[in-house]
Amino acid sequence: MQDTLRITEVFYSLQGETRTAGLPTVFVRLTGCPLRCQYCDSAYAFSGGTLRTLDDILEQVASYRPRYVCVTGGEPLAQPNAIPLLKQLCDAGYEVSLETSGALDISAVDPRVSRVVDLKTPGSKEAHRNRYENIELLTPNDQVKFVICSREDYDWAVSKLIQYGLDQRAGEVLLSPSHHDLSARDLADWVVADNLPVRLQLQLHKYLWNDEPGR
Ligand SMILES: C[S@@+](CC[C@H](N)C(=O)[O-])C[C@H]1O[C@@H](n2cnc3c(N)ncnc32)[C@H](O)[C@@H]1O
Ligand SMILES: Nc1nc2[nH]cc(C(=O)O)c2c(=O)[nH]1
Ligand code: SF4
Ligand SMILES: [Mg+2]
Repeated sequence: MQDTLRITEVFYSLQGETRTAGLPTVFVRLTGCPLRCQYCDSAYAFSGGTLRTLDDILEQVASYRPRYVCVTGGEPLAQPNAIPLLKQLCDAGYEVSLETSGALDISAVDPRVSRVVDLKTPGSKEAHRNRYENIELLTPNDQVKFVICSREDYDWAVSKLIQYGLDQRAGEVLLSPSHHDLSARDLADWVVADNLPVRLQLQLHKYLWNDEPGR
């Protein structure tokens, strides 16, 4: 029996988030997530999907001739075979990123992967799932993200930024407004007023293509 993963979709688009925003990227979206963030824009990946072999996934990725590959979900690390998938994508020469909720151990992820670790805020309703041990493992190749739902979430994120010195550990600290919960302008004004060492990120794909799956 070959190694398999349950996959919702593989598609080629522009990266909408993180430090490679705007760059053509292949997305591999793994099915299933143990969390239920109240704002989740990818709930269609909670169930269903197709069982696919690693070779089959790698072949489809290669067909787009990408430089960047983003593994997302769902929660990718909830499937054990996400670890060999990430390694094999790196071995194939792609620049690989992983979007993860931060609720699961990130230590086995190939160090060539840029791990984008979302610290879940109180407004997500899943903050109790944060695995703070992950913070010790962050390197300048990694990114930390806060999705901000309110001013209270913003203040909470600032306190975690200071408490853990996140800008000294990770290559990027990203603050993103929760789409439909908070205006990007409010968040931008707060970041400027506080002169924070963070990057504001908007979900570019939502401005370009709304919330369509596969974009
Ligand atoms: C759909 S999740 C998949 C990966 C992983 N489960 C996680 O939460 O990081 C990818 C990213 O989209 C963010 N996201 C989901 N819904 C969002 C929304 N409504 N507004 C802004 N970001 C959102 C998540 O917080 C996460 O950083
Ligand atoms: N274009 C585009 N960029 C993205 N970056 C992260 C995504 C995700 O759903 O994790 C995503 C997505 O769904 N689409
Ligand atoms: S962890 Fe990610 S995929 Fe899971 S519910 Fe939260 S945002 Fe959605
Ligand atoms: Mg998305």
